[in-house]
Amino acid sequence: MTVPESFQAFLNENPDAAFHDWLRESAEPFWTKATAHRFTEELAEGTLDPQVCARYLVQDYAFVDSFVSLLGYAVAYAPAMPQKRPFAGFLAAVTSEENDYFLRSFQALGVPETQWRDPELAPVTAELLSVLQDSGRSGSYPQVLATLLAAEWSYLTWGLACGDRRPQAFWMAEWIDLHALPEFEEFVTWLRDETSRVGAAATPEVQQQMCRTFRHMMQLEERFFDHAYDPEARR
Ligand SMILES: Cc1ncc(CO)c(N)n1
Repeated sequence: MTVPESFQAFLNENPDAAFHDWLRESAEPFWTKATAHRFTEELAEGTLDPQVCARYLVQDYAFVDSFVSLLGYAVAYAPAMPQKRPFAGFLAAVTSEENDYFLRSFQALGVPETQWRDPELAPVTAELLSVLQDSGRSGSYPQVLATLLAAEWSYLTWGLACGDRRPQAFWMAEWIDLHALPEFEEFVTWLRDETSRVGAAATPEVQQQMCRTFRHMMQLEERFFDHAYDPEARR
């Protein structure tokens, strides 16, 4: 089954669909591979190798740094206060609770400060950072939405798939919590609606660009999890 290349054609086939349905379906097989990855399954089961987790968190701390800047751009580009507010609220959570989680985890996992402060970036991390930076600097609210939605909706999806499984170790349990808490779900649901509102009203060219970015992000999300297991892999 192929997904129509334009949102209009997708709507003709699926009259009740939202814009975000088109984004997600167009991002297969990467969407499914990134939201049902071995990494998140081992996280839920508590069988994740601490070294794999440490490698992942070091790269992800670099991701989160650029991600926070992208949220700053979202605050700037959002048309008015009703949109700026949810972005600002989420920005506050990432720079406080989530940042604390990273620092405590680095300590518990024995990651030296030099490593998390100035990490050697994996190729996939470097690519992710450049997508985030390009989106931020694009001046385009739709483009920022597509990038943020790929990152957050995919994380919510695996977070919810963990159900009530929470391993003993806090560096696993709290990483699940951060992506499954009701506040996070509420933010992502809002972000999805906002992206669909803006996307549905955009020109076909902007819709295509959003779709390409969302798919590229999902491709990188899968590779990002892969990297934690096989740091030498180049693709
Ligand atoms: C790579 C990646 N994507 C998405 C998220 C969720 O913010 C994250 N922490 N890391």
